[in-house]
Amino acid sequence: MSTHTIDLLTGLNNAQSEAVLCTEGPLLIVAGPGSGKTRVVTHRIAHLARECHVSPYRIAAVTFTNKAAREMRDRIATLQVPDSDSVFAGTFHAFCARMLRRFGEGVGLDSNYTIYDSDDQFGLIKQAMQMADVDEKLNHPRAMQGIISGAKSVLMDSVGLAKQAQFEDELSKEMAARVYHYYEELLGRSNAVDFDDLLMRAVQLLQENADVKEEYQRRYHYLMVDEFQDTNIAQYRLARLLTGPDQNICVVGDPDQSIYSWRNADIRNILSFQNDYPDARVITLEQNYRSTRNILDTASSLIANNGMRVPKELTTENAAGADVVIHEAYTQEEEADFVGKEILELARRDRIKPGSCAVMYRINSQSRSVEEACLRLGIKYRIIGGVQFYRRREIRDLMAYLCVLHNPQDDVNLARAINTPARGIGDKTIQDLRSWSLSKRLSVFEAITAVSQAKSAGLPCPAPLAARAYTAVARFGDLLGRFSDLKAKLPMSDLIDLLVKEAGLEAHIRKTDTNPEERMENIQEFISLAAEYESDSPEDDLSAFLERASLVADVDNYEESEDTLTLITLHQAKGLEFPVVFIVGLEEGLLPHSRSMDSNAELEEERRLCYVGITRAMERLYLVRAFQRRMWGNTSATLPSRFLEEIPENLIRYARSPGAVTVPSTSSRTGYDRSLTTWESTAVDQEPKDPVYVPEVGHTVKHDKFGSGLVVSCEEWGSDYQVEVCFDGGELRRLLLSYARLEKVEFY
Ligand SMILES: Nc1ncnc2c1ncn2[C@@H]1O[C@H](COP(=O)(O)OP(=O)(O)OP(=O)(O)O)[C@@H](O)[C@H]1O
Ligand SMILES: [Mg+2]
Repeated sequence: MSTHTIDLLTGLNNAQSEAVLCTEGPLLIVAGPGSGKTRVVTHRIAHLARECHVSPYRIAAVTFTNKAAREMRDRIATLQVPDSDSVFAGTFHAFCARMLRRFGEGVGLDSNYTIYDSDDQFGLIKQAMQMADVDEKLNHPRAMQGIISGAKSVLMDSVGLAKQAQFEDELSKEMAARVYHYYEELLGRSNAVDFDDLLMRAVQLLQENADVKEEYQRRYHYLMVDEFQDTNIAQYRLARLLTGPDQNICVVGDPDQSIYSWRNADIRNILSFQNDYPDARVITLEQNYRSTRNILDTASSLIANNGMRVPKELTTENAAGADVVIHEAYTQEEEADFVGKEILELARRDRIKPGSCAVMYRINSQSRSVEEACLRLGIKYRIIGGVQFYRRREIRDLMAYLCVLHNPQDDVNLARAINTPARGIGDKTIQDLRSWSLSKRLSVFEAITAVSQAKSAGLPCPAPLAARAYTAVARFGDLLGRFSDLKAKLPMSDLIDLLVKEAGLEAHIRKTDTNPEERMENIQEFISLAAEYESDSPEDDLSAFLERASLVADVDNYEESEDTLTLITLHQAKGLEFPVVFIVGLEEGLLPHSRSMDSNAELEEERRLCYVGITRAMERLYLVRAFQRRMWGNTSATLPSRFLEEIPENLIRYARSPGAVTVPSTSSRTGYDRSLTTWESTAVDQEPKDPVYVPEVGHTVKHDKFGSGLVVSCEEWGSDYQVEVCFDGGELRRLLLSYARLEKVEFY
């Protein structure tokens, strides 16, 4: 070893080294957050490649999100693994997509298949419901979609689902089984798969083709699965099929961080693993290297409230660090404003750059108010797991054309392209084309081509179309024909550029959009991505580019920068770490989510989700909420999340306003603005209580913050009163009396 080589074991503790050195045979690593599980995986890969002379090409590591996969690749590269790009480090879905691209024919897929996302899927489910004669009013397509996806995640086909439905006497499942049947037919007709199929088909492929299976087992001699607690049955089966006779499979996970049971992940896989590989070595890691003691204690006290878990201790040698900060804003705008200003303050005061900070939330739509605050305050940000770049309307429109050019059988994308922009081809014409194509055993694309050929030959329309529709369809057919030819001749980026103009997409955007510049910028971005892709991998074609676009979120297209704040959902944040973490929206109904309130198991999953968020933080943690929130069109008062109450008082401090948290206070609670919250804290409650003034309708009252206003209603609210005041600025606010400290204004 040269003196410049990093010693792979120096930065590891004993248990971690043991795991790295244990290269042969099955291995299970179960350990809490920040204990170095992912570090062990990357060091193990480096150890195999560098010390055991295993070709990087024979190593695969799968994980859950694209972002985690990318971080893993980066970590491997810094460990001086020769030819580190040959290691497969990616998601299960990417792994399967690649496998099917090569061997899909074994399960009836052409190699140019399309991956449908959940929107495409939804449209197809609706179509399948019609075919199965299942009424949309009685059975929501989303519910059908959920049941079908659930069946696929346990590798069950429509026949299996029908049997199960019969056995359980479940009507909705029975319906879903029928829909499933037609849905598969539609997918097959389009030479397309959905996300669940990627896994299911890959499993099927390996199960049915012994030689493909053996080839993969030989190819990937060492398999590692990070975030194993979130694998579903199909993924676990896949991992087992990939494991060859030497059983070099290493799985790494933490049951306390299992957050995907709604996507049918099954923590029982950890138990199955020990059953399936009775000789597996089990290694636990107990030291947390990521977080300060305060953050870790906060996380531990929270998760201790879960009943269904094996208690485990995590220790750390890190310092206690700053207190965890709780802030309660009045509205979600003020919540976002607090976060933004605090981020600026951290930069100014402590030289912590926005790039070290992340804002995490339960649902995507929460990002909007934070985004707006960032724009207002001039903070650069990027969103992960939100409206992803490739999901934006203009990008999807454009991709629809590319998908069709690539896979002419793709009827879903064809239906999207045909009328974007509008070409006077109505639903009826599309329906007629579809029926005609079915009767002639043609794809819709072929039908359109036949129509346009007839038109150029001056023949009558072969399909039953009205004269105007004939012209419109023929013209569209010409366009497709021309671009099908150009596809082989032009570089991809030029092809796309030309398509945007000639298909009328640009004109369409400029004419119909309220923000055409931004949309055109996105299109430009897409073209430059295509160009970049060409120069990086000239041998890769449109197929690989489209595959990437279907699988990859926007995260991979942005340069990380120390000035860019990360906005991310709690689910997407798994496996990552940031020096500073803000979790917003800690309210009942949001975190825990209202959907989880009826079931203890679901509530515990919400708690694990909150735990995942908290344990992302290295140095500072802010837990933020708004007293009033607009959700689904309504504004209402909120209650603080029960999770806040599960955190011991001695670990936290309340922030009055951005930056104020560092002001040392004699009593930790005095800096807290009581009028803005429903959060009870014992210290404030020790203030002497004045006799309570209960406003009456028509009284004029004064509020510390909002000034004076007219009481328009006052109703009992538990042991409190809810008062609606129309403030002088004209703004109507709903307040809880005990916190609002309203004073009556007397006129003399
Ligand atoms: N022995 C060690 N010495 C110093 N730092 C370490 C050590 N082990 C891990 N770390 C650091 O601790 C942090 C957490 O490690 P890692 O991300 O591997 O944890 P994890 O167990 O995978 O966490 P999670 O469950 O959240 O995915 C990383 O910054 C890592 O570099
Ligand atoms: Mg990890």
